[in-house]
Amino acid sequence: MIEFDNVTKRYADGTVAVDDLSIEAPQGKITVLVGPSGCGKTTSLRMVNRSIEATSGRILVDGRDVQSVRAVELRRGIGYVIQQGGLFPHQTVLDNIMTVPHLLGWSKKKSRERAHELLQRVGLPSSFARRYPAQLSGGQQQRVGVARALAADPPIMLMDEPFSAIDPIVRAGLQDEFLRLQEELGKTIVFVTHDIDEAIKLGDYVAVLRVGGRLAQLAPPAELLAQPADEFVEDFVGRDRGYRALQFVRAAELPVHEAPTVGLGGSLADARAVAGGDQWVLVLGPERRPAGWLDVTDPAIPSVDRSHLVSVGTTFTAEGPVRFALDGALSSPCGQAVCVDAEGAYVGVAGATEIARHVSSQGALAGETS
Ligand SMILES: Nc1ncnc2c1ncn2[C@@H]1O[C@H](COP(=O)(O)OP(=O)(O)OP(=O)(O)O)[C@@H](O)[C@H]1O
Repeated sequence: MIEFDNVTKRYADGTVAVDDLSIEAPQGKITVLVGPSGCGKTTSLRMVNRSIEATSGRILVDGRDVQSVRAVELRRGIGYVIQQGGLFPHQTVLDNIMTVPHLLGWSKKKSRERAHELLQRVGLPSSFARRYPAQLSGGQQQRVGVARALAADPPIMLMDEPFSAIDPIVRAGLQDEFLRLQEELGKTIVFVTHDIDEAIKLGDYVAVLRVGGRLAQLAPPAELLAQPADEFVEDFVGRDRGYRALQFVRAAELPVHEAPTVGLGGSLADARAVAGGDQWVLVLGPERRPAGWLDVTDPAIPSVDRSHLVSVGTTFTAEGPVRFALDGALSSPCGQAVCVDAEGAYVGVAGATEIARHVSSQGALAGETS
């Protein structure tokens, strides 16, 4: 666990970057520091490994005041990842990853084996070991940065905007992999970002800071979205916080009902009969997987084949978030979201109104005012 206990940082020119900050980053969890530019996120992070010294207050790592530990020793137990990996440009990927094991006096063989194991862990081929950072994409460099920080298996990781210089699609993939890796490794992580969506996606806890380095709110993401502490946090989490909070509400109890269905390749007459006057029939493909919606009132349609189907959009499962259900209903031509089981087979449908009713009955968005 990392504890900030009334920590203040005043730089030599008088700038107060962090003001009386008290937060805890629990063991094995990801605590995200988020806030606008200049609110003291990086300063806070760097005080943990003493690359910046606090002016007053205490920072405890596993109960030990960081001031009582030699900086070099302290940093051995703390992995540090920065934007674009922060790799040494004139060293190969292998040498970059082996930096800390080398400092710790590990044998060449052991460090090399560890480096290759880590490359695999972060999803890079072993052949990359011989490359130089400039021969890698931004996303790949970032993976090497994570591998390097993990090399000596430190219990703590400090991550400063590690994914921010990367395009949105690669970035989303890296975030997913990072979460998978963390599930396996269970490190105590303090993660800095200025992006509230990243904070909500990655954080077990999110600390929102305001300029001047003051804590505005520390809460799990769902609570932050549902109950922002004040106007600043409310503005910062954004206008669509109600919708985004749906990712934390399970669809488990959402009632689903039967839709008219017909098998792919079935007859149009059957499709019209099951529709019973409705416009849309759900067409099921092999293994009862939803193939699309069919407009049976369209006289131009000759048969029940794939070329005349409208996509069902986002499907949802009972185990997944209700956000997928709502998204499915909104992207469906008939306002019905399709529920599937773990194998992707059709279970039933739910309409936007039912979903909205379910969400409000769960009280999951308590505190929602707009
Ligand atoms: N060495 C320094 N001397 C004086 N002021 C500094 C120094 N380093 C940072 N600051 C100031 O301290 C405040 C906090 O800076 P910090 O880098 O911690 O913010 P941040 O939240 O990480 O910002 P960003 O998101 O833009 O990276 C800013 O006003 C910054 O200008």
